[in-house]
Amino acid sequence: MADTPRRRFLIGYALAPKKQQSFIQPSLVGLAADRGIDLVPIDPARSLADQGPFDCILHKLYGDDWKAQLQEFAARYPDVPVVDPPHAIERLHNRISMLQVVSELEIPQDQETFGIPSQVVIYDSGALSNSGVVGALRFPVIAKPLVADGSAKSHKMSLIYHRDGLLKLKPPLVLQEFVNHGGVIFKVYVVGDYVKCVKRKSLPDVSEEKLECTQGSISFSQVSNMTAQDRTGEQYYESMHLEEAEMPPLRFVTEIARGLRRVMGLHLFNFDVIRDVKVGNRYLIIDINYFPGYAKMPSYEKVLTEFFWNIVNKKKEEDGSNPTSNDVDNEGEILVDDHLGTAGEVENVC
Ligand SMILES: Nc1ncnc2c1ncn2[C@@H]1O[C@H](COP(=O)(O)OP(=O)(O)OP(=O)(O)O)[C@@H](O)[C@H]1O
Ligand SMILES: O=P(O)(O)O[C@H]1[C@H](O)[C@@H](O)[C@H](OP(=O)(O)O)[C@@H](OP(=O)(O)O)[C@H]1O
Ligand SMILES: [Mg+2]
Ligand SMILES: [Mg+2]
Repeated sequence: MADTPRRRFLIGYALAPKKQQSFIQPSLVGLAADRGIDLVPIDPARSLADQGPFDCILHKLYGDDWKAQLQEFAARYPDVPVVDPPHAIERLHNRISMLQVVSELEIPQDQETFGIPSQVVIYDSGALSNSGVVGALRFPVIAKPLVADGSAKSHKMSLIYHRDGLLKLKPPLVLQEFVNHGGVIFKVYVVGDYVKCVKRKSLPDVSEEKLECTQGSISFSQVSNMTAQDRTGEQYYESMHLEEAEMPPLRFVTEIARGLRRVMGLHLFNFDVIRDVKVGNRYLIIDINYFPGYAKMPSYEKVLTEFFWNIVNKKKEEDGSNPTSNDVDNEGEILVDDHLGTAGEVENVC
């Protein structure tokens, strides 16, 4: 007797051209197709509700028109998951509301503690010279645009050594205390239940001596995204031994990831964590990004395909309350998956 053909699923994606180029790799499309999932582009210029029918919508587009499209689609197809809902993503477009979620986490802080650096929001230039507003900050500080909407401008930052360096800044922005962290940042990628922590190079520490003798400020953009080529000739990066940096405990990172996921109602994001060199076991969350550059994550095709499969099959997601259903490897990743192994088993994907 001939086998019944396996049902195929259609996931429509709506991504900006650069994102589409980096994320929709033939290796991902091929692997998903092998599991019966076809990834197809959505034309945002046409009515979304008239395209498909889709089993899931995957998107990283903004704007009122697109939101209206998603609303109309959701009204017509209430059972089709939209990854992720615009209102949940929007919380990450403002660097204050983005980090407020950290204070909403209910995670016991025993051996390790976590939080965010001290920060103030500045809406107008007058506040930059107002001691009442900036007086409590310890320098150096990082000035970050308040808006984090994915534009090049929203990534432009400066490291300010002294109060007079604030005066040329253009609000609205967030002034955040720079925390010495040994020049290493941990990026924690979350894909549904899956959590992967990787190390990247960051800004070097600022010593008391350097602070004393440095004037003005330094501008930078997406430091942890710099390639080895960008850094050629820079003594600091050449002398850094990233591989020697100790990873944060994975249980801890995973608990934070799960907590953030629950509070934010998002499936796809990453967050940046630094370890305070003064305290050692204190971790600070400094940034949360929606739908980050997953193609930089090892075996991203496998992880994302598994995620898609779970979504279209409406698999009940792990709530993380049963620690025996998960396990951890030393590379900083957790995979809860009953397709790759038997229930409760763990498989490393790299
Ligand atoms: N409070 C801080 N203390 C020390 N270093 C920091 C702090 N905030 C940011 N940095 C450094 O500046 C970099 C950029 O900051 P942040 O991650 O907030 O910007 P971003 O443009 O949103 O980054 P991404 O490209 O991850 O979206 C960080 O990767 C880290 O190296
Ligand atoms: O430009 P916006 O929409 O903000 O998104 C960026 C994120 O902010 C970054 O965090 C991504 O880089 P990482 O995946 O290295 O964090 C970065 O990854 P990419 O440059 O590989 O796409 C972007 O996703
Ligand atoms: Mg960042
Ligand atoms: Mg960011």
